[in-house]
Amino acid sequence: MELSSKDGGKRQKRSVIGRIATANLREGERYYLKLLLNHVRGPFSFEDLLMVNERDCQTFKEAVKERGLLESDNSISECLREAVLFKMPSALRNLFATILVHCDPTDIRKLWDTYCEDMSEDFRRIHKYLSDTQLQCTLKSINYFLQSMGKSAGKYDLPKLNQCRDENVPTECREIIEEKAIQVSEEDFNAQSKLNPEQEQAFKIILQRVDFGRAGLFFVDGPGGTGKTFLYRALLANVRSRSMIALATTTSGVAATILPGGRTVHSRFDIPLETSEIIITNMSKQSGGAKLIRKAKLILWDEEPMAMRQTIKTVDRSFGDIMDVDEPFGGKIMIFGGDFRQVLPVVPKSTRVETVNASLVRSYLWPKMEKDLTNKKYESKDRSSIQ
Ligand SMILES: Nc1ncnc2c1ncn2[C@@H]1O[C@H](COP(=O)(O)OP(=O)(O)OP(=O)(O)O)[C@@H](O)[C@H]1O
Repeated sequence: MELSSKDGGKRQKRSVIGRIATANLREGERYYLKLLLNHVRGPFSFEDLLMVNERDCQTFKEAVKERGLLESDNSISECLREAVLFKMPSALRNLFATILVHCDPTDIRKLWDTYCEDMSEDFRRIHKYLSDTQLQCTLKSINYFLQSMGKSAGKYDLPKLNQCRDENVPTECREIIEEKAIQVSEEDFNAQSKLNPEQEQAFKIILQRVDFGRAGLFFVDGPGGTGKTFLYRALLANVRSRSMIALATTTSGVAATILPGGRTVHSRFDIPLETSEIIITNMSKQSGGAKLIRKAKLILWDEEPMAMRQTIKTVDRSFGDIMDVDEPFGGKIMIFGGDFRQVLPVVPKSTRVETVNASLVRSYLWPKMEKDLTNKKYESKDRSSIQ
């Protein structure tokens, strides 16, 4: 059928130029070719595109540069130049790392050469006459920021990073430093001595696993107001006060504010919003988040019944990958908690059965969880029963 135009006449047939496929900057020459095609009018051949100001460029990237089309690098440079005026060198290095990861600058070495001096100002003061140490400290510090974003300096066109031992450069990633900096309040620390018999029993069983370094999957169940949060706080305080890492996560943001150092699972484990059978979290094995998980002695997930079964599976699969251990959650000690009587996962327009099917109780992980902690026997460190 021939469509007619608004004035009722027949539509004129014209030659149509097809849509140009998109190209990402990481695709290299293909991206620059696309950039040229978008800007150069009426080229007859690839050679036409490579010819700029009567100069025969060897690559499309060179031609793009020659035509001054690399606007983004100019704006990145502008951004760093502005930041130099008011940012401390460490913040500048953080910004530089963020730009490398998220802005895909084309000429990284040029950016480095331009701002290296500003980024190393603090190290130049500390290591006055040791130019190589200044350079290595700056690179190491940038690498530290890159690592927390799952990248490393070796992947970029930067000077080679050698071993550099300097107390002014953090050796651990940001996530671990932040977690270790969480203060244990006196109230939480004293909660250990106020636990009721059920809480105390669960407390001992979980800590026993921590001390033995054995895997554990626990579910702390109980109606609202029965003291689950009280138990979590005591556990977190105990582990953290012994300079170990205990992660506090929850399904909802509100619950995360109740726990010291609490974060939502989506934020802490970088869980994609759409989870499916094949998806794992967005945490790479080299990221700071993955390092934190490897170091964590105990991971708490409160309000778990609100989470979708698929989300839990995604985290399970991701932990297995990060830990390289073929056990649930990579063999970590996981404490899930919540109350199925309160809120279940939100499944739009679902029936009661569908909602239950989307929850943890229908997961392959549910039977593997230790639930009735109060009826268990607690073993002392020499593994003899004390109850
Ligand atoms: N062993 C205890 N000693 C003193 N107070 C306690 C103890 N256990 C719980 N509480 C207090 O009881 C109240 C309810 O406890 P908590 O908030 O831990 O319950 P919850 O099971 O987490 O509730 P919800 O499921 O609604 O979050 C709190 O004020 C808490 O301080």
